[in-house]
Amino acid sequence: MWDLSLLSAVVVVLLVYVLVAWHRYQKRRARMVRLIDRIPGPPSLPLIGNTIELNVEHDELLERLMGSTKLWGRRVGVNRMWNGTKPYITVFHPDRVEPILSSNKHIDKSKDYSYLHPWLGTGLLTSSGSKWHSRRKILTPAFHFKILEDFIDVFLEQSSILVKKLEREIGNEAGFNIFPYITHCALDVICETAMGRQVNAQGDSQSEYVKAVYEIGSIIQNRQSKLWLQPDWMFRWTHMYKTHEKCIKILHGFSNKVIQERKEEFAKLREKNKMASTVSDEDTNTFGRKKRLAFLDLLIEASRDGAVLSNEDIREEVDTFMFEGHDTTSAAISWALFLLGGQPDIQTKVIQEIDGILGPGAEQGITMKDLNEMKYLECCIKEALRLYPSVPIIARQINEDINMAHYTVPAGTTALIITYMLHRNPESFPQPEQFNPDRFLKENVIGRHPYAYIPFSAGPRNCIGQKFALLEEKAVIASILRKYRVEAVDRRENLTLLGELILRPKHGLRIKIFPRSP
Ligand code: HEM
Repeated sequence: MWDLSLLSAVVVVLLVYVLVAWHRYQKRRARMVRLIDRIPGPPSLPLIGNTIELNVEHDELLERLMGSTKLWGRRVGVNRMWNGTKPYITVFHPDRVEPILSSNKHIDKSKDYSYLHPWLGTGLLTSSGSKWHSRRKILTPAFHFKILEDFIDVFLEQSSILVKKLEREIGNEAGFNIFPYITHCALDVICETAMGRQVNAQGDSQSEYVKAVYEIGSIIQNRQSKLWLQPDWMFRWTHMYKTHEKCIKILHGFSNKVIQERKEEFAKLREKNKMASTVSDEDTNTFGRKKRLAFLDLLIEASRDGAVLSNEDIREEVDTFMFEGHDTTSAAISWALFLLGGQPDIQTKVIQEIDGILGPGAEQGITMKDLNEMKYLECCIKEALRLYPSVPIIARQINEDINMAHYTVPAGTTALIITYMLHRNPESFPQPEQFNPDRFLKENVIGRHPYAYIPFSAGPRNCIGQKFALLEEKAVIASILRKYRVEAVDRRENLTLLGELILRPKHGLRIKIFPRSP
């Protein structure tokens, strides 16, 4: 009898608890829906929201997002839509971007990044909270200019292989797609700087590792844009899953092997007292060539034999650099060359600058100081990143209500910052479609909104590799333009853009090259 009344009491308490929780959830949800629906946006259907409009192929997604944005939220610079029952805002005005990116509260990545987790774990790009804070602190010194200086040789070695490979395209009247050439070069650069290993993508693009990097990138992009591939249990039923798992095995296998080998080398060297525990003794000859410290070595040092970072932690970060550090730079270099190829007058100015610094026809190497002096080339690179930002959309989770224009964006919303549109705001960049590097001359930057131009994102979660990227871009472009003039074959207005993780032209970027007369 007593047991029965106790049971009823427990059931009643549980029921009350569930009802209260449900009521609270409904109240919160109703508030969220009310607030989101006040923001301008296309009409949406119950439960599925705007899913049908958004569920399109890669080559349409960016156009769709921008089309809807132009139609509905142009004036205020913020637009809403429903992806199923999940609220999204798109943001494309500097005043609206600032409260999101400048804040320490909204530093978590959106769910869309979770498809990267099987490969990258929760490394710097994908982690959140205290893990992100501590990793950022550990990794920041790895991008010190002294360390970057050591990488210049890698940039130049790989660039000279590229320049040699391009010889075969001299006289190719139809033009050729520059993208794969640059991508392989950037992959070799990042592999050597991140892991201290050569994958020789420029020599053998069929290598298992190189193929796995491309295959997994394409699968991740498919998952991001196709609703039915998103739940893990559904993805497991697809043919892609098998390929995905195979790629993960290859990629992790390679990183694990390199980490293990590198740790053993470290231990041996330490034993022999040939290597101090600081980064200053890097002249040791470990691989039969002058040894440079890779990011991996710095991570191994920072790991304190596993006390601070485990092998898996190290792998997360090395894989993150591999992912984030090659596609972004290769897109940026390819777009810059293509744009220079479309404006011979601007290209001539760049060549004059390069020749002025290095001496015309001179064969001597390029130093960090030379690269730092290439100011006009830097303006061209920045302008190319404005028109074609390698990362066209940055996604963030809004963790606390934000007031934006006359609206409140409730916590729980996903914000998509459309860099591609932000960079075309005529208030910040008059005649936005024009490729005009002078916009980035010192005197012309004064007074520009600090969030009007953000190819590397901005605020606490900006790109840790931006200085590395700029140096690499300069080294590769300067090496090419020392030998060749480039001419664009494709026309900008005919290109189809894929707004994926990285902004790519669907059918590549065709250029022609001509040897420069000595
Ligand atoms: C032109 C080249 C590059 C561009 C345009 C670029 C752009 C960006 C952007 C927009 C973000 C923010 C992403 C987001 O919030 O979703 C980011 C983050 C990041 N980038 Fe880059 N990146 C470039 C090159 C590199 C390189 C060369 C490396 C490494 C060697 C690198 C490593 C990272 C990492 C680790 C993060 C995450 C930082 C954090 O969350 O604390 N990036 N990058």
